[in-house]
Amino acid sequence: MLLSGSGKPQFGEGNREVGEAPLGRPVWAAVGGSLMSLCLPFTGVATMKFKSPPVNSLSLEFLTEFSISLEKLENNRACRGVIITSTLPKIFSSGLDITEMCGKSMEHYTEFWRAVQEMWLRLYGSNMVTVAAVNGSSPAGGCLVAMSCDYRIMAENPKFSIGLNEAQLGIVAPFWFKDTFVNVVGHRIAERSLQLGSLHPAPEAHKLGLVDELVPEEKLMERAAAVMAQWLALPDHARQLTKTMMRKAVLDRLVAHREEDIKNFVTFVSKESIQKSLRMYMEMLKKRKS
Ligand SMILES: CCCCCC/C=C\CC(=O)SCCNC(=O)CCNC(=O)[C@H](O)C(C)(C)COP(=O)(O)OP(=O)(O)OC[C@H]1O[C@@H](n2cnc3c(N)ncnc32)[C@H](O)[C@@H]1OP(=O)(O)O
Repeated sequence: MLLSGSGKPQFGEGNREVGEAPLGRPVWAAVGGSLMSLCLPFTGVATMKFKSPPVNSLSLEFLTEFSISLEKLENNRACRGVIITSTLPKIFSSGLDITEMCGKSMEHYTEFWRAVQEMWLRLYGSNMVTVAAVNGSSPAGGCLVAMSCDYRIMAENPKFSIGLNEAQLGIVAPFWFKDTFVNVVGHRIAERSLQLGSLHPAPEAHKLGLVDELVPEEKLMERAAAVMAQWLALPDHARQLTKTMMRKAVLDRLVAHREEDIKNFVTFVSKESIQKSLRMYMEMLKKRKS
């Protein structure tokens, strides 16, 4: 892990911290974390690229690096926005790392779930403008990451899908996944899509409002930068207060029930029936491959 939670920015050879140069002048900076790359040029818009092969699954290590990266950017006055995308072809993120939820101890499940919560609280509650450039499939936790951003642009490839498919795995999306979903697509679409565990191909996701626009894959980053410029044209304080007003109730709900939510997750995931469902799902993924 090359990022650290606090401390002075370093300006040296190799991996550098995102920070400000002496005299407060913003610098171009790159942080070469192992699971995502992060760069902040003079424009004040960072690009975060997931790079955790084979499928950018959200492991404990990934989630920790993600949260620390967000914290770094949030605390950097030079950074006003972040575009989140993936370096992997065809995959934005495969969602939570299922192996983190299989055959582990209660302590591990507790730590893992706290890290999932932390990532979401930071991303959904970010003061920065957050744009997801969804350049591949994005099931479950991957969909949560995209939905937690202010704006989603997806590559228009119908082979790429996005959605909260937890029900297909025999698990239940927690209330704050559901709340985030409802805030994006509305109650009726969320209700149907969640119960069916639907993964929506990009054109359908656009029709449902799960993603805001579709563009050809090669235009994705260019369009994300244009959208970012549009959002950043407004005064930060007005936009930030408005964002807080829109998201606060949902964020506060998790903050108020955080420990209870962890307890629920640990109890649920420790059940033999759930372990069996998760193992079968992993088997199915492997079989589908061969
Ligand atoms: C109160 C309880 C609450 C619980 C709430 C839990 C909330 C959220 C749950 C989740 O986020 S669960 C994760 C859901 N994700 C999925 O269902 C996606 C599953 N994966 C896929 O559909 C495909 O892998 C893909 C992402 C479309 C990519 O397809 P591709 O053909 O490119 O790659 P594969 O061959 O299928 O996979 C490569 C390799 O990665 C392993 N893998 C895939 N996804 C995951 C994952 N989410 N976690 C861990 N490992 C994953 C897959 O098994 C393959 O492994 P190997 O066979 O190469 O060992």
